[in-house]
Amino acid sequence: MTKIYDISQTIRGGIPVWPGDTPFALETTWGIGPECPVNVSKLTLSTHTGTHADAPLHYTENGADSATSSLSPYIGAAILVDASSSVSSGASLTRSTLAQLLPAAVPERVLIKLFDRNTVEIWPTGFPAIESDAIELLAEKGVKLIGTDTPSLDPETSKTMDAHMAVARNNMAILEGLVLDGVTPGAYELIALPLKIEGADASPVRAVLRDI
Ligand SMILES: N[C@@H](CC(=O)c1ccccc1NC=O)C(=O)O
Ligand SMILES: [Zn+2]
Ligand SMILES: [Zn+2]
Repeated sequence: MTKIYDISQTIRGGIPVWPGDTPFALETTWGIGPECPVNVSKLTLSTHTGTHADAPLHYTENGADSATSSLSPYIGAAILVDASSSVSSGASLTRSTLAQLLPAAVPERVLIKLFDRNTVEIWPTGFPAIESDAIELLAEKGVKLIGTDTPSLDPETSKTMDAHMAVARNNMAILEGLVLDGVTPGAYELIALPLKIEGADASPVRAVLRDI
């Protein structure tokens, strides 16, 4: 059997969310008892909870939603690049630093590790980001999906969303909030499908890597 690396956060009560966004909750609607044969619960969550895929609708006014965006970026050959020792907290990954970390042949999906360790228990205020020129470099190399372990490609305080705009210009897809600790950098198969939710600007995903 091919080994599966789970690179997803566990969605759970108390999972850190974007400051001010909806906290996650799982509540029981019906519980097994004399009158009821099943457990059924209800979810309350932000579309950007944990490990998730931004849909174009998140950063463009009439962009595609999670239900209608193409699935092909989310399955296939990927590379995991460790940039964690090249970018400090509060700084951004530059085009020239990324260029040094990329192999000669780059697959269509690139996952970038920016954290030494993804401390998923606490919100990572001041998390590192990715410069829009670095996104352009990936687009020039034919990359269709960019993934990161941070909550956003852009700094938390960004009002211009430059990296997201570069993604939009180049019709790329985005995964955020990955857990890349303990996975050896290199080539893998990525599978991380967004849910088919009409009107959603993002969706949690179960993201996995498989050895190829
Ligand atoms: N830029 C982040 C998310 C984001 O901007 C956000 C997510 C949830 C609630 C508010 C957000 N931004 C508010 O300015 C992202 O791309 O996931
Ligand atoms: Zn997001
Ligand atoms: Zn985003």
